[in-house]
Amino acid sequence: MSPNPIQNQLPEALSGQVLEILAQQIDPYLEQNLVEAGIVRSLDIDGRCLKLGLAYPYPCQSKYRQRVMGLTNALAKLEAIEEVECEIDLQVPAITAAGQAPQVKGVKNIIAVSSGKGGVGKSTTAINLALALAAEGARVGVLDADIHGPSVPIMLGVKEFQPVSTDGKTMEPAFAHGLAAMSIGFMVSEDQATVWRGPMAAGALVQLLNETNWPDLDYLVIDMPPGTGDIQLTLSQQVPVAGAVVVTTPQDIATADARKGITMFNKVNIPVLGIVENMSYHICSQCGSKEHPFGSGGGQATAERYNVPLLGDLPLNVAIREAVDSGNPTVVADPEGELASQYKSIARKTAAALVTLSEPSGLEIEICEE
Ligand SMILES: Nc1ncnc2c1ncn2[C@@H]1O[C@H](COP(=O)(O)OP(=O)(O)OP(=O)(O)O)[C@@H](O)[C@H]1O
Repeated sequence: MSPNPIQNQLPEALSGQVLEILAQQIDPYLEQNLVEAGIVRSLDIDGRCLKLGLAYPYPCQSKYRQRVMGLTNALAKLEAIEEVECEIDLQVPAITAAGQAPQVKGVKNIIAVSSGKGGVGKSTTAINLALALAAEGARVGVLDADIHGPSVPIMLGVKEFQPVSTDGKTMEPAFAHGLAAMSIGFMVSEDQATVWRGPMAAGALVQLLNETNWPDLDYLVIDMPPGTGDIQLTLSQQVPVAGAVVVTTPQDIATADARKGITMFNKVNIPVLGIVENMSYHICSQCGSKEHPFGSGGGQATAERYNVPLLGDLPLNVAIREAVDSGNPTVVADPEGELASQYKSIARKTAAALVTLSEPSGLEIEICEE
């Protein structure tokens, strides 16, 4: 990604000093300095007040304060500067998906959340990831494509929602907790949907995606059906997915399934942004110690083996279940809590991983079929 030009109104000598300091500030998620990452957009001075314009390519609102303080401390070392006035914007780039599937109107980036098997907490993670991206400042939608158990209507508290069409062509999504949401569960009963075979189910889901009147979105999170069968493969080919997040639990059997998930995405050239290990540990309510009832290290080992990041590990915690099952997921139920902070960290890592995907690696990879 070539950095955006900086609107620089500083006198030359001061400009050199300021840019040198900014070039020493490393963004922890992009692992680049603020100048080369294109985050610094404008520089000006009014008396001894430096006016700094930043634009982040991934949502990280909860970190703004800390970052501005760090920058102010670093820049205040310069004699010419007494204070720093910082304006921060979020400008999420649209990452071009690898396949042939046409882009979805209004949607910049599609993130697929998948799991090799059911019951690992994929939907819970997808919803909280979407809410965490929104809490960090992004415009976010959710498509519930989990044909075997659409849970988004319950998880967002919009079980009774019935989509209507105002133009006779597209359907209006539901809006809940700041997210735009569409679910296969709004359209058909569970019994109807579960008998659909692969291509038919995938076709219905693609139609649902394209015939929803999404508002302008930075991210659309798709809660994929669990597993790596026909539906998942067809969906991955027919939807312009920019990147995938694979959810697993620590048990061997779940991580083996997660590996199948990664292999499937590799096959259809969808980059895996990382792994989330759910129900990774349990904090003992008596003594506060961290216990690993399902073993430990499975997500990490899978991440290392496939050279993808471990985006985070979440505890087995009754508060997560109660919140999501009551239509008020953790990130909105307790926005300042430790669990919400973990989901936000996963959201920042996921979104930043998408940004780094768009940068040329400098490596040319040739794939030979032998
Ligand atoms: N970290 C967690 N701690 C406690 N309960 C959790 C956690 N994650 C998910 N759950 C609970 O586990 C159950 C299954 O979660 P969820 O529906 O998200 O799984 P899933 O992988 O999407 O399943 P499926 O794909 O079969 O629909 C839900 O009741 C949910 O509230």
